[in-house]
Amino acid sequence: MPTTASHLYPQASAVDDGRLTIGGCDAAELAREFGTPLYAIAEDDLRGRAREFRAAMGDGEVIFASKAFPCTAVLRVFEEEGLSVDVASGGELALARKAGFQGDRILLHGNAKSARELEAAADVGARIVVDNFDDIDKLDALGKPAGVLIRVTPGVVADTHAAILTGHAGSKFGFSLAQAPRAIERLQNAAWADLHGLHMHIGSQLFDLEPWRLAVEAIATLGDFPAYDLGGGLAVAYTPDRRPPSVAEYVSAMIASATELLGEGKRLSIEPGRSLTASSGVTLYTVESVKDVDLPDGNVRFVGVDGGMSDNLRPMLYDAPYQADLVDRVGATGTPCTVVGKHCESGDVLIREIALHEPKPGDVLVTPVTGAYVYAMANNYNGVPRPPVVFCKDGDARLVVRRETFEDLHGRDV
Ligand SMILES: Cc1ncc(COP(=O)(O)O)c(C=O)c1O
Ligand SMILES: N[C@@H](CCCC[NH3+])C(=O)O
Repeated sequence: MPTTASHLYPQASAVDDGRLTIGGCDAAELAREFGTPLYAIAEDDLRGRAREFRAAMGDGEVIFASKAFPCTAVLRVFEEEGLSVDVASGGELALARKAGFQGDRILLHGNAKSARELEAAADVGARIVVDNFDDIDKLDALGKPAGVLIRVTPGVVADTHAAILTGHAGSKFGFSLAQAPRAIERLQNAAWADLHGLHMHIGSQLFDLEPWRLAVEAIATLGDFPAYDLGGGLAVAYTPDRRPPSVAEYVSAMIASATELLGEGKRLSIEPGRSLTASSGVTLYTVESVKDVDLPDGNVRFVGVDGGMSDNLRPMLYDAPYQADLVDRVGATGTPCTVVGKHCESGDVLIREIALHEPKPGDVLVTPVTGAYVYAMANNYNGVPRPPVVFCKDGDARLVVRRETFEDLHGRDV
């Protein structure tokens, strides 16, 4: 009898006699058909998550932070589901446009926007999140009408990795509480600007709801505005022991803080990235080598796969934990292994310790919860082409991003 896979896998997945399927597609077959490494995405999970956020937000706006998965096909799904989109560069703006987003359903972010990026956003009628006085100078010079929000650094410290903390005093993002009044005054007096309100984003992969409340309290001191964008940041579980707030718990806490501290009837937005896409994606690898190393304190079994820090930088950047299974032996008892990548760095370790059942070369290994900031940060270290993205739905697998080729690598030489 098919069973539901561990809750780390997409909802649209199952395990039948130890074999994993994603969106009705057999994982081993996907690896055979498309090669590995491969990003496999359960399309129904993307849509389900978007609907869950929209239902929880009611009249409020759900803006997808496209940096989490900057891929036209993913953006198109969210466009169809009625979300807005946040872009942090001219490139992300181009992806969002290609996916069908128009006008003020697009928000431009960035702490170092170029005049060209600002103009491109104004030309398509996107809202602009103003981060610093240089943004204002550039927009003054441009003189094109634009809806704007002001990003404020509320000065709260949330509990997450230092590299993805953004709302503390000393963050490179936004205006401090002391600078914000001057920015507000300048934008209220700029003929081209339609000031909607304030924006904050205190960090990413956050489990605790309290810092958001403190941040809303801080920005409430800056005056009364029609619109507030409270940013993203909801955590996801990368390992079975973690329990982040549900979408409903998170959204109701945000709405409650906003209603109490900012007043009734505000236009509220949130900007989830990770929590919209992470759990819809898995990465498939082929095991290329299995090596036992005897050390004074015990044996280490290295399982070397055909990818690593080029397709998932998160373990190296943030010590991010991941789980893994062999796709045809899910749930089988195993012995401790260290899953390493193929790159020329000792730190290229995907998983420090995970039990795998008799891994051998040719096995297909899967890491769940790789739908956010994984494809997004893929790179060509060691001349490794970036993997393809395949959407899986009702047993059909659809290639939405092709694998890079060696020719693509040559293409960078002029
Ligand atoms: C301005 C802004 N909004 C939204 C997000 C999305 O955050 P998350 O993926 O944690 O939901 C980010 C990234 O942290 C961000 O910088
Ligand atoms: N890249 C980070 C998240 C960055 C958040 C962007 N502001 C991660 O993988 O966790």
